[in-house]
Amino acid sequence: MNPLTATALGKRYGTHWAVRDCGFTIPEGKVVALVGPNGAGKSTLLRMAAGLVRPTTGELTAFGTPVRGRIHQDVSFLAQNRPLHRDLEVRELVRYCASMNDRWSAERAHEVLALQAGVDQDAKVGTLSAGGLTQVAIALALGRLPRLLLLDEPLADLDPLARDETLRIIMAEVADRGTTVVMSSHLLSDLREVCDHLLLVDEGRVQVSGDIEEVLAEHRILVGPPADESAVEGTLISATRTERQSTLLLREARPTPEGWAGAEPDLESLVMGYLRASRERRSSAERG
Ligand SMILES: Nc1ncnc2c1ncn2[C@@H]1O[C@H](COP(=O)(O)OP(=O)(O)OP(=O)(O)O)[C@@H](O)[C@H]1O
Repeated sequence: MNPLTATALGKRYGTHWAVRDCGFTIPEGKVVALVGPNGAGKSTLLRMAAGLVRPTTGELTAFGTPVRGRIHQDVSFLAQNRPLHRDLEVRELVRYCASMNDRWSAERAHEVLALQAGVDQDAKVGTLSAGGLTQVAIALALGRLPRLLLLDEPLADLDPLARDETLRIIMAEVADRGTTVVMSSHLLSDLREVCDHLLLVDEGRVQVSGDIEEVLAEHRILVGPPADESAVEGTLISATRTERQSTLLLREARPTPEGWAGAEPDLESLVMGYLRASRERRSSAERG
């Protein structure tokens, strides 16, 4: 059973579609990088998957069950604003979560907290730094013993050491428990370390969805002479052109034409290419 499937999914706020006509499937055991420019619809997608926001159109299913206004029992969600009880101590908060939910494991939450060097369990939640809040929220999310973990920008507030700890915790969670993870982030090099599946969204639509290795293999970066692109075949995603050379990101590129150098992109250059294309589309729409 797939942990998450979206069909013709859309969310409109007023006249603005935050997510539109989205279809994708997240296979079990994958670690998914959810990427896209600011305002692309990543948080809205995750919030719909967690049952916090109701879709305007279409449907999401978690483990085959439609998500309708409440989170599936096997799903855990780390919200971007980390909403936690600020007047409790960390230790009390873990006890409180365990008392509210039969399946919740205080032991697992403490295990994760112990792996995070910076977290003082006697501190009041309200006194924690943004990074500390994230670390506690991750421990609580894992205390729920999820089969699907949805993380909205889990790395954004963390210093490099805490980021490394968190990535290790996520990798161990996947290796030891087979948990499926969907994490949004702008930190592409960190995502590359842990993710094996890509969901790239832009203006509310899915642009690319699939196994990262397969997606990269479908694309080519070509570098060549600026004036002559006539020999280049494939779907052009984006281009940067200088007086000296053109650098093109192509999908389904044919063999590299003479005079050009071709290579498979890495995740960073692939995503950057799509983001650049998105920005260009937006500015040409604004210019009319
Ligand atoms: N509650 C809301 N009311 C009105 N508009 C909203 C609301 N939530 C999101 N939006 C709009 O929907 C669009 C998608 O927002 P969303 O937060 O999902 O994007 P995002 O990809 O997570 O962005 P970021 O990377 O900046 O966090 C944006 O244009 C945003 O302004």
